[in-house]
Amino acid sequence: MEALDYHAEERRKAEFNLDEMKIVWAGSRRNYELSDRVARLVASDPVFRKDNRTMLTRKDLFKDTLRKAAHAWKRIIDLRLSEEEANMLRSYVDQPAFTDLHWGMFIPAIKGQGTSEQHEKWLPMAYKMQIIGCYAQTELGHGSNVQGLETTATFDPQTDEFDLHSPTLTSSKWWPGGLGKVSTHAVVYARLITGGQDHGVHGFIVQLRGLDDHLPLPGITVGDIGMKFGSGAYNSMDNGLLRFDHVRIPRNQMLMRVSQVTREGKFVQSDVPRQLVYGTMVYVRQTIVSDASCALARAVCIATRYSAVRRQFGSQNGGPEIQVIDYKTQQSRLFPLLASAYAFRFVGEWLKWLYTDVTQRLQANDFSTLPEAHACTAGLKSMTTSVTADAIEECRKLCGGHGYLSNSGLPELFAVYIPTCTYEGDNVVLLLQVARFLMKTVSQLGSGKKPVGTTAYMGRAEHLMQCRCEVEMAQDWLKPSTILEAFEARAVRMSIACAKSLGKFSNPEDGFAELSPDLVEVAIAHCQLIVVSKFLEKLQQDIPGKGVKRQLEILCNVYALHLLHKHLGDFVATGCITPNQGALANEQLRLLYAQVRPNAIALVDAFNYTDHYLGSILGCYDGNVYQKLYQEAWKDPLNDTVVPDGYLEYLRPILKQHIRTARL
Ligand SMILES: CCCCCCCC/C=C\CCCCCCCCCC(=O)SCCNC(=O)CCNC(=O)[C@H](O)C(C)(C)COP(=O)(O)OP(=O)(O)OC[C@H]1O[C@@H](n2cnc3c(N)ncnc32)[C@H](O)[C@@H]1OP(=O)(O)O
Ligand SMILES: Cc1cc2nc3c(=O)[nH]c(=O)nc-3n(C[C@H](O)[C@H](O)[C@H](O)COP(=O)(O)OP(=O)(O)OC[C@H]3O[C@@H](n4cnc5c(N)ncnc54)[C@H](O)[C@@H]3O)c2cc1C
Repeated sequence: MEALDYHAEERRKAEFNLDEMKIVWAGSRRNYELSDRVARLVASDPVFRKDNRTMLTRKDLFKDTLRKAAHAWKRIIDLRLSEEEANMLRSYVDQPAFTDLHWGMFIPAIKGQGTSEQHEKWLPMAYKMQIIGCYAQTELGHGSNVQGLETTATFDPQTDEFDLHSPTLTSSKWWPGGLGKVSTHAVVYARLITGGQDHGVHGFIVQLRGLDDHLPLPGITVGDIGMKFGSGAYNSMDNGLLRFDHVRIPRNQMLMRVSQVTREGKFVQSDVPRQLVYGTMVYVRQTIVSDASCALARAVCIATRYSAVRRQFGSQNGGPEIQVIDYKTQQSRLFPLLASAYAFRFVGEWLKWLYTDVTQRLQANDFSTLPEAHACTAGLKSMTTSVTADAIEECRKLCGGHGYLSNSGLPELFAVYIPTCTYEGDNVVLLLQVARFLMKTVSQLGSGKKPVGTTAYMGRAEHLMQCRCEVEMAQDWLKPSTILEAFEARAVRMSIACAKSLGKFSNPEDGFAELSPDLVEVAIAHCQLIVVSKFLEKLQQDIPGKGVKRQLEILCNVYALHLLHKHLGDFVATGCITPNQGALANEQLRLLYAQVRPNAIALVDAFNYTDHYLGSILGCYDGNVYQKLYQEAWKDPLNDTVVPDGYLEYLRPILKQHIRTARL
């Protein structure tokens, strides 16, 4: 007998070819097939079960994480999975683990900052997981201010070694994932000192634990920093603390691509910019942008499917009540998030290209695009994670009371996701980096140096400062060039206004500090322009499949116009559009929501998430929400007994006392 599909009618309404949309979402047919195969592999494996995760104690959760990581590694070896497939497998296992840092930061740090000899020595062991590493940068006293780190690595020419030391309490390493209980090694960031001179922060490969007994090596204090936000969630990760008491490592364990220390203790700075020490962060920020689209898509998939099942009010003549997805307020909250998921997917694809391009250039000693790559990764990491974190919470509210149940999947997704706004660079700190880059670009406008890449639009500042939006009717807002020009004009006008205000300060740094809230807004406007423009560029491509391109055009317009509506103050205050044109944009937005509506379920089906990965009763594919919620309630350990533990000690005496009091 065929299983019931509560969304069948919704799926029939779709006006586009779902299979082709799945390929667009995955990036290519090959990606789609790989990802689909790996997702099913994980979903069908009982070791990767995760429905009881939030019930586990921290210790049990951690052991479960070790078990899953070991099993994942076995599957990767047995099935001879490629690196790409292995990464997919770990992400579908969907439980933060030390392996994220080993593969995501330790290995990239050695690859990016190590010499070829260091690659030869360390990478084979790391690839085989004969050593497990983490990324130990942040300290108790400093995270954002990397130049403020206090751990020292003092070169001793007598022994040809570095002496690693934690001179103060605040110099204790604090937060690195995988450090607390697992890592045998770390890339440690410390101040390099030679001949009494401080050369700033550099990376060092340091062994922390014995490879036979897993005990900390002499001079090393290491442990977990404790429980974090939420149940389950990021508590599967052993974020750690680490102190060094004059720990000795050989000289060749300093990562020496950027600078070297010779046998005699001479510090040599190569032609490579010192910012390359920050290269791993650029890499990870780029991956975080793609991950944002996955997390956002996941929350939106849950909220959309549930909104189509849930009915409230409006029954006529005893007929069914209205599906909550048909309420305009629900649509105006949900559909922009759906559009944002697609927008972030495409900007993530583009950012991956940008990162690959900058990496190839760096290999050829061309460092010219590094500042732009830094600004783009920092800004887009900040913008996409902030939006996604807020969106997950919005999706929880869109699911009403049931969204608050753990088995909706949304509370844990929120808890596991929100630290992305902080790790890999606090989002405000990163936006200020973008603002610095923009102010520098504006200051060079008169110099004849032509802005390129994502700031190329500033080269047309003269036109953008005085252009007038030509929208007269709501449908005029559907013209890509009209949307693009409005976003460009807003970004350039906000940048130039801020630059002018900065010019009024005698000390530019004082001005920057004073105007930093405005500068953050400027950076956001610039990042939103990047996302809008990359979505529009995507639509220039040949996109096959009945109705697929049309749906993407609708989503792109929803994305752009909802931003315009949300930031109307900026657009009107800078004179880019009139209040009436703002009202027309809103009118058009409502029409677009009506076009999204029949396609909403198919648009989230295109994410191709398995029920295992979604981990949500409200978002399950078949929409059989009520029956599953009811069954699941009985599985809660509180329902193991009819009368709860503690009744005799605590409840009964109160109840009896009440009876006695009543009798008095
Ligand atoms: C339901 C369950 C679901 C489960 C789901 C599970 C899924 C899990 C899957 C995966 C998990 C993800 C795995 C990843 C986990 C990541 C863990 C996080 C790791 C970390 O957090 S590591 C630590 C990161 N730390 C930071 O990011 C620190 C932030 N600070 C900085 O980056 C810098 O210090 C700074 C940017 C703030 C700069 O400070 P400043 O002092 O001004 O800088 P200077 O050193 O003086 O340099 C200024 C100069 O350099 C330019 N610059 C700065 N950074 C860079 C760079 N990265 N690249 C290039 N250039 C850079 C800067 O613009 C200045 O240039 P200028 O002089 O103006 O031209
Ligand atoms: C779950 C998790 C995992 C992590 N994993 C790792 C890891 O594997 N390895 C590692 O090395 N680190 C790791 N970290 C640390 C992380 O990178 C830092 O916490 C992060 O970079 C933020 O730095 P901070 O904690 O010093 O924040 P702070 O800089 O102290 O931020 C506090 C507040 O001050 C504001 N602020 C700071 N500076 C400025 C400024 N210049 N202008 C305006 N406002 C400012 C911030 O916006 C924020 O509101 C992890 C953190 C978390 C939460």
